[in-house]
Amino acid sequence: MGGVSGDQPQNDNPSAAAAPPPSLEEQLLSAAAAGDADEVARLIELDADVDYQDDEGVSPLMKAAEGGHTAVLAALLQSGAPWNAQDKNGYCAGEYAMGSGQQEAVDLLLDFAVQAELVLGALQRRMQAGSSSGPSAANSDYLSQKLVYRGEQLLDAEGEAVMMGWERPLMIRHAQLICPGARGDEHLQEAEAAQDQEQIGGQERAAGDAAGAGTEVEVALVVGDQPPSALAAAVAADMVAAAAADAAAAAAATAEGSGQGAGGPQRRRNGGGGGRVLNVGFGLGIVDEAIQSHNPERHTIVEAHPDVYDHMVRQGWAARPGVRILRGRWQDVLPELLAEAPYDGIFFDTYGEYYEEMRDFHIQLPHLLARDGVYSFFNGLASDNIFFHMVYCRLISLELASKGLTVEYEPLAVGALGDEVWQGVRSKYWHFETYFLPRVTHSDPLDCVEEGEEGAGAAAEAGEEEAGSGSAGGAGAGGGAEKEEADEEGKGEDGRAG
Ligand SMILES: C[S@@+](CC[C@H](N)C(=O)[O-])C[C@H]1O[C@@H](n2cnc3c(N)ncnc32)[C@H](O)[C@@H]1O
Repeated sequence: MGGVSGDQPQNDNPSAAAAPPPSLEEQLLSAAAAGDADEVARLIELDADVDYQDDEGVSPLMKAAEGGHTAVLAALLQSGAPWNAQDKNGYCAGEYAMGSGQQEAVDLLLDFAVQAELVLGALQRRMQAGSSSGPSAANSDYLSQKLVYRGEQLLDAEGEAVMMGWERPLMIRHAQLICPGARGDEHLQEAEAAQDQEQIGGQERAAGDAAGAGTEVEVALVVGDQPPSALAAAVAADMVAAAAADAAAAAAATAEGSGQGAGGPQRRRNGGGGGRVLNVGFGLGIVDEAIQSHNPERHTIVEAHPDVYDHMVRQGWAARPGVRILRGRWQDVLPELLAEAPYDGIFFDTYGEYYEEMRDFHIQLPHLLARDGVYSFFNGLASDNIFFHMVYCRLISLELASKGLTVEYEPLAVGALGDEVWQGVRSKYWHFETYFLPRVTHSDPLDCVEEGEEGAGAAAEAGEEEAGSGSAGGAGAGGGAEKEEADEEGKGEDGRAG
């Protein structure tokens, strides 16, 4: 007879017997992965922690996103699961959904994230209403540092890149979009292209084109080891859908007369001219050189850093015909900008400023931008996480739509930037192979006033509006961002606002 008695438990695998039962959270992870909405609801009812992340940082929300289980996603989000938690590789639930091609889950997470950020931003502004309106800590820290120009790099005292030469093609395209001189050529080219198209047989334009997102450039996004094609398809579809939705929302807002832009300034040009162009943030002057190549009538440049200003003067910018340099933070020279407005083209690209400061600038846009003008900005928010980046693109579109402005994102191939590009720079601040170049216009450009009706009048209007904006936030005409501390999430990786 063996030594095992009949009433003793059999134990062929001692280690299995020793394993504790799965915790509520582990059960939640499994149920989310399986898309078992009832079980997920039961576990949430039992107080399972929806914030749970396993040893790899994987959360129930990520698992539900990966499987495209939208009912589970909704239940988890409603119970407080953080949409922006990241696993050990830095991926969030939105990227899990994108990686597995779950477009519905991507949309759900994107909508939720944007709503959450809108509410959070409004709450933060409400809490900070009335507090100091000086520069953010990050901006004043940057402005007090000694800068170094080294070839096609502008570095701060810690070796962080303020601006780099690899951005040249982006800056050239930004300048083309905002300069009336270049826009004229482009419209001509577009008209010719449309004629060619008709001759070929008038095929329907691609969906991306219809929504205003350029489709000529191949969209290629690589984030870590996620499959690029799935990501690219999801992102492109989303950007196009977002642009179309925002355009519709903006048009509706303007039609109802609720868009602030409806009363915005229009300056009728006497045909052709190079127009008035404003650039905020000189850096290496790449965008300003590109603007100059389109012969603006007037080219205003705002620059806050004393070292950059000195560099500009050394380079002869102060003596260039038609160029006006405003030294100081844009917030501080805002009254002068409003007095000179409207501009036919505006570009915004600062450093050491975050989403809130850019938002403050956007509040002023309806008063700064001519009715038929074009605005663009360096689009570098959350430039190391494609889903967070999409959230910001969408957030900006929505916030601008509420001002009667429409945003279209044009995908521009950046390609893979090798290590050699980042040599001598402390941190790499760009991680995608595609740049989504924003083109912002008034939703209703036909609503215009004659030349001379804008400018000082618009300035007074802007001042009144901001004076009365109270806790709704925004920089007053006297200048100053309302936020002392920068929101860590609302920054470009390099600390650039856009
Ligand atoms: C990234 S660089 C601009 C690069 C530029 N687009 C180019 O093509 O070279 C940012 C510039 O904005 C300036 N800047 C930072 N904060 C500013 C502010 N609040 N107002 C105006 N300029 C600011 C910086 O000193 C820097 O020169």
